[in-house]
Amino acid sequence: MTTTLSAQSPAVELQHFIGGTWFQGSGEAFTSVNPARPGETVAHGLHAGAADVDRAMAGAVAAKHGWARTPAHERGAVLLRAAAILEENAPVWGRELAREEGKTLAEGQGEVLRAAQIFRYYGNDGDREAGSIYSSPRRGERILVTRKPLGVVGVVTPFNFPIAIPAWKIAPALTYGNAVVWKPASTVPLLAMRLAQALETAGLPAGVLGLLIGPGPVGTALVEHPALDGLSFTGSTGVGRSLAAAAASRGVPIQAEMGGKNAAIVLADADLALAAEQVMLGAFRSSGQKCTATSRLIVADAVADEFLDDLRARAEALVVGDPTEHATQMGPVINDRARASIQRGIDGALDQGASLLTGGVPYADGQLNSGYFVAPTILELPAAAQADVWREELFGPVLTVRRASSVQAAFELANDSEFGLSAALFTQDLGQALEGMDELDVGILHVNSESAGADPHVPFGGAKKSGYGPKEQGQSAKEFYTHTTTVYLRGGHLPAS
Ligand SMILES: NC(=O)C1=CN([C@@H]2O[C@H](COP(=O)(O)OP(=O)(O)OC[C@H]3O[C@@H](n4cnc5c(N)ncnc54)[C@H](OP(=O)(O)O)[C@@H]3O)[C@@H](O)[C@H]2O)C=CC1
Ligand SMILES: O=C(O)CCC(=O)C(=O)O
Repeated sequence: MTTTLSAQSPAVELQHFIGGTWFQGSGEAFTSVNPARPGETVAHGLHAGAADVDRAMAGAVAAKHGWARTPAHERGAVLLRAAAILEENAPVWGRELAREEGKTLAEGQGEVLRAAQIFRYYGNDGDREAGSIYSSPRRGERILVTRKPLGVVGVVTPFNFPIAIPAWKIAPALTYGNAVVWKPASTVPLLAMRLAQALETAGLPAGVLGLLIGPGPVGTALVEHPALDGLSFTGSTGVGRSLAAAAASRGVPIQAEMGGKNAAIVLADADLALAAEQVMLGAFRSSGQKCTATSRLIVADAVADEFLDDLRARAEALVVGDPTEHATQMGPVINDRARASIQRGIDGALDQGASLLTGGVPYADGQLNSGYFVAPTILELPAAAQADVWREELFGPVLTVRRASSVQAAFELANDSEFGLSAALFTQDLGQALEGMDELDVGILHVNSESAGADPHVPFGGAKKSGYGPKEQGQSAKEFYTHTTTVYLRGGHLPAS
């Protein structure tokens, strides 16, 4: 299917997908707006209510057995068709994403294509291995370890990747035979509807995917539902921990990907131009609203002045503006609440001894003031300063710098966080790269590339308090979305001695 977007882009009416049919919600009226032009409504509808949660769960329960028994190859074929639909619609849906979330057109269209790539990867996984076989200590017996889906899985997703994060939860859940009930972030519902439309058009049987658009309590109702067999969450630490507690109290398996305070470490021998380019992308792409974004920079004393001059010049050259315009390199943050909390974080850092290298001041007039824009900001902390901005995630385009007198001191500063999602290490010395692999306590380490970015075939998730439960993607997704049955298999006759 292909949808088109007129120049006027009228607001889209949102519906919920329950039992294979589109419904208006039974909850309150709501709109999603363009964060670059908050007066512009992108989509509108009625939130899901408690009765809708029950209906979506009932639809998923009714569908789960049939889907689980559908051959993996057929399940995969649905995902592959959905991937093709996403590819076909990437220009239009990517633009809608940019309007609703605020990332640039290139990033929005890239994200829809990334979702397609994820659906392709998992679509083909149906044809890969489906278990393992072991020898037995007993004659005439083999031991098989087979995999079965969990059943009905809840998926709760954040605003910052409206289609890629849902894709990397929903695609593996479906390919391994689960039914899914999904609550996306209520700020970006349009792209959620697009993904559900792609799966419907691809031929997903009724009930196998439920989509419920609504605020936090819809997610709470989902996790508290007695029919839920598993939950995959990405979002803030506070919400993730409360959902993990609720799931654990009922014995429901959960994976939760939460906060990050990711460091880039630039050692004295690094290619400084490469490092400056990558740190700039890591800190400011998607307006810093990635859990893997670079929000801390540790730079070797010996090269700090030269490096920071270059980085500041690059930050100041970024074109900030309407994300749907081709020239724009950085758009707004998601809403006014986020803008205000980021500004509070910057002001607090200045009160606690940080100096401002660039940005940091609200835009005074024009569209950048009326939209939810925050200037690319770089703060530097003196050696002894204790500042909240070093520890707390602002989830915006703010980079905090410290200088390090040695490689060991740089690694210690990088590990000085309760989070451990990702890091970026810049060096041309293989020995120091290997040392960094051992020393840096993170789930994802990029050597000589920015701290964000992830491929679907390898584990994604954090160390320390960034994540809870099994990681996502790659083999880890299969581990989470299935359980094993160990089969002691003998023929029905006495074994030959
Ligand atoms: N580690 C990772 O992979 C990632 C982590 N994040 C983290 O997420 C945060 C930003 O994303 P954001 O969307 O604001 O995160 P939130 O935690 O606010 O929201 C995530 C999802 O949870 C829902 N939700 C909110 N409150 C509840 C509740 N009480 N019960 C059940 N569900 C609830 C939200 O709904 P609604 O939108 O309607 O409020 C949304 O769908 C950042 O702190 C960032 O670190 C973000 C992306 C990736
Ligand atoms: O680094 C990436 O591309 C993915 C980041 C992510 O999952 C997130 O920010 O939510």
